[in-house]
Amino acid sequence: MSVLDEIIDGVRADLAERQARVSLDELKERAAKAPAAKDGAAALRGDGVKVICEVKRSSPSKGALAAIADPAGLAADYEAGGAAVISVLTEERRFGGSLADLEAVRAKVDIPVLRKDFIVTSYQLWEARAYGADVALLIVAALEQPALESLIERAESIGLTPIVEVHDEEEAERAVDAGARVIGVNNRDLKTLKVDRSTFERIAPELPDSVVKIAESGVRGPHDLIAFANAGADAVLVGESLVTGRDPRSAVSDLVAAGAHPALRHGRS
Ligand SMILES: O=C(O)c1ccccc1NCC(=O)[C@H](O)[C@H](O)COP(=O)(O)O
Repeated sequence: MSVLDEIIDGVRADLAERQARVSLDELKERAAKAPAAKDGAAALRGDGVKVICEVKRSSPSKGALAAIADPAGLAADYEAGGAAVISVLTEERRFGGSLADLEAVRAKVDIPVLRKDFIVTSYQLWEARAYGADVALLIVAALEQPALESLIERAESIGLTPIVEVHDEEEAERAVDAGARVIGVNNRDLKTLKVDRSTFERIAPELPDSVVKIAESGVRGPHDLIAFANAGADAVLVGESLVTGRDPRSAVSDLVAAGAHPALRHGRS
C-alpha cells in the first residue's frame, strides 16, 4: 500500500466519525454563516511570484517539524511578512493538523486561507467552507477522473477556489481536462516522498498559459523561489523551511522580496 493510500485510509476513517457527528445540513448551515469566500485565484495572479505559507506541524517524510502551539499567531506572522495565501494542513494523523487550526487561522488573517487535506468527498469541501477556508486542495492522484471533475465543480459552486495538485504529466493532463484553473505541481513524489525540484520545471511548460501555476514543496529560500519563477511559477507553496526556521516573518518577507524582483518575468494581471 502506498503512503498516499495509507493517509487516505486514515482520512476516510476520521471523516466517517465526523459525518456521524455532524450532518451535511448542519455543515451547510454553518457554511452559510461563514464570511464570504475570498478569491484565492486572484490572490495568486499579478506581477511577481506569490508566496503561500503553510502551517505544518509534522509530515510523513520528516516526522515532527514544529510544535506550533499558536497556529493563528504563526499565520499572522506569515501575513505580516507578505504571504498571499495561508495553507493550513487539517489532516490529523500524519500532519498534526485540525479543523480547529483552520478556524483559528481564518479568524486571525485577512488573506485567503487554503484547506490542505486529502479531500475525497464533497462533505470535506463543505467543511472547508464552514470553517472559513477560501481555497481547497484536490489531489489528482487521490481521485478518479469523474470524482475530480465533480469536486472541482462543487468547490467552485460553493465559492472555494480549487487548487488541483499534480505530480507528473499524466496527472497534469487530467487536471487540465477536468477544468482546473489553478494547478499545483508537487515536487514531492508521493511514493518515495523524495523532493525533486526538477518536477515543476518539467511539467509547468505543459500547462496552458491561462492556468495559475504553483510550485509546491522543497522551497528552502529565495534561490529556490527564483529557480521556480524562471521555470514559470506564479506562486510557491512553502512549509518546512518556514516552520523550522527561527524567524518565519522575515523568512516570508525575504521570499516575497525575491518574488517581487523586477528581473523576474511579469505575471498575468
Ligand atoms: O510533506 C510530506 O511529507 C508529505 C507526504 C505525503 C503527502 C504530502 C506531503 N506534504 C504535503 C505538501 O504538499 C507540503 O506540505 C507542501 O508542499 C510544503 O512542502 P515543504 O515546503 O517541502 O514542507
